[in-house]
Amino acid sequence: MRFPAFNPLVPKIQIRDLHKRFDGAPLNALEHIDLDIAHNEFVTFVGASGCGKSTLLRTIGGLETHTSGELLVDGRPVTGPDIDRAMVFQHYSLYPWMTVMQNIKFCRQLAAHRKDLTSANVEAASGRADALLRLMGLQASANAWPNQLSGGMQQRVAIARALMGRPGILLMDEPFGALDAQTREVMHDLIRHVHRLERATIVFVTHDVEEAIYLGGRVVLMAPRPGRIDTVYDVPFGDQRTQDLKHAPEFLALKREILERIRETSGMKTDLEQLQRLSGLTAETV
Ligand SMILES: Nc1ncnc2c1ncn2[C@@H]1O[C@H](COP(=O)(O)OP(=O)(O)OP(=O)(O)O)[C@@H](O)[C@H]1O
Repeated sequence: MRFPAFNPLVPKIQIRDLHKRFDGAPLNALEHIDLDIAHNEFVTFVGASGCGKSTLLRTIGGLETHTSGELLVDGRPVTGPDIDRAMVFQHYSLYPWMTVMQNIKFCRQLAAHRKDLTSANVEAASGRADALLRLMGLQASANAWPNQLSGGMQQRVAIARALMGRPGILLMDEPFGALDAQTREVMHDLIRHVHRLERATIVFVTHDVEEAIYLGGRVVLMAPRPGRIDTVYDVPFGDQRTQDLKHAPEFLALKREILERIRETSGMKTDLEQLQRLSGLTAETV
């Protein structure tokens, strides 16, 4: 079958009425998921624990199959993992026996072997690896071992490794979840810079609403039991964002709105109200 070449009018990712039920589960992990994600979009996913964020990301990555519905990337059905869809997880999963540079080049070398390794593509891969090292500010650590690096640096290596094959889609599952607050801020600006430079479509799962708004052009809020899309928020803060934005009244208002909705969809609000009733407190007194 022949597939169309790149067409900016066709969304990069198309999800139509997608359902996923794990074997033996009483409820769908994903139900009626409908979403288009454009080329070069940065979309973030938030929602209460268990609402299916990771399952959806893994399904887009081809690591999970769906039960029904349609999932297309570049107009083609997803049937498994592909080098065009790179994943970055919370745990850096670097190879401890390889240096930083070897880690970054490793997957590219595997791919090159599949396509008859030539000196030209080895050279191109080396140039790309050097450029990514610079982009990630890791030049001084090229020959370091992963255990000699901080968590933030290890995650930068993992991102560089994911970018090595020039993926059209970068799928990120709470990639900064294990980092301290200051390192996360640095990573936020770094990943936005990477997005502008590499022009990949980024799908990013997080628990952190502030992170979701700061990074995303859209924030998709999912709800649990069954896992579904509740609300899609357009983030109206343009492309040039600095950390100060996180303190702007409009930013804080959107954050409050999303947090409130997460509480409502997760049942946490009802739990809180019950707790207040039991303890004789009202919303006004706490
Ligand atoms: N391999 C699996 N087998 C069976 N059920 C699973 C499996 N993976 C996930 N689930 C279930 O699917 C639902 C969605 O899980 P998922 O991990 O995608 O949610 P999540 O929103 O990413 O949660 P969290 O924010 O806690 O990581 C949950 O009810 C979970 O228990």
